[in-house]
Amino acid sequence: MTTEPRGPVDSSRIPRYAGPATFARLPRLDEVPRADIAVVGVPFDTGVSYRPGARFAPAAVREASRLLRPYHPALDVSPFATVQVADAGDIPVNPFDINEAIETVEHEASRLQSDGTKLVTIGGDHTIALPLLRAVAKRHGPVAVLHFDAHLDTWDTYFGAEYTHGTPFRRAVEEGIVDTEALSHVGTRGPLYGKRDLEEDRRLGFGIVTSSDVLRRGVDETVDALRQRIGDRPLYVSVDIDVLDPAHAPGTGTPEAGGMTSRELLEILRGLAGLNLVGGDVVEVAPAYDHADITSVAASHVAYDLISLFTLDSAGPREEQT
Ligand SMILES: N=C(N)NCCCC(=O)O
Ligand SMILES: [Zn+2]
Ligand SMILES: [Zn+2]
Repeated sequence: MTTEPRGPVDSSRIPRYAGPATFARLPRLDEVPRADIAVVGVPFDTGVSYRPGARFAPAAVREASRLLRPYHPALDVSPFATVQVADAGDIPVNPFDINEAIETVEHEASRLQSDGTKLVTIGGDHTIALPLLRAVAKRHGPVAVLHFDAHLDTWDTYFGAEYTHGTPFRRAVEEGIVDTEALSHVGTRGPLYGKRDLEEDRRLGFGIVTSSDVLRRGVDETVDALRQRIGDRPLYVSVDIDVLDPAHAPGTGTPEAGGMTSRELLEILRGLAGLNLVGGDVVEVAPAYDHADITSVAASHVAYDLISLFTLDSAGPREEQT
């Protein structure tokens, strides 16, 4: 970039609760010449099997993101001063036609990425990971996937429907858009339909670090194992906020007891510094079930960490920054 990036509204001059919400009070995409990183919302929940409401997540996460500050001490980076980050608004998806909605997400995500902009998507239910993966695979080929979730999301169909929030990763394997040597779930737990769910998941190529594994092994060992599996492949990170314990994320559609803390999740994300990240999402926030914005705040921090990881990638290794 020749000119300085345009940063967020300065919260020491204009109270952070004033004015319309963009993510982290960043400029809108139409206010900057181009963005290195764009945050885009997908207000969609037509794919859910239980509680609806994730269509309201993009607005809630933007509201919760007003408190984010410009310097990330754990990663030693000021993302908004280093690269141009902007809010691309919401993708207008059809709530009555899931197939059309999936096409719209794929098309709009491809368009937004066409000049190399990296996307952090604030969802929406987990169905949208499929069109988002299609869009990154078009640019990068089959990608490694790090999938944080209480659930496998590799089931086959629900009520005969192929496109739901419980099935995106099976469809992605079938479509050949993910690298089956480097697929990992992190944080899974809770009852399944049967042992076969796990057998089929393994057959599709997924490795599993359960929520209990994270507890027993700790963050560092978890990060080491994940980094080894990913290597230098292009990596997509999909964060279903229900990976967190309901105490840390009550506002979600399919909550499961026994989950990770938000501290563990953020620490694992920070452990990904230096990997070849090409896209990320945070999905399944259902604000109507939230209390005191606990879930939206957690999701806003996840998005901020993803942006910071992208920034490190675009700006070179951490040690080389001043
Ligand atoms: N992707 C999420 N959050 N949940 C999938 C749960 C699917 C089920 O109802 O069995
Ligand atoms: Zn999920
Ligand atoms: Zn889930």
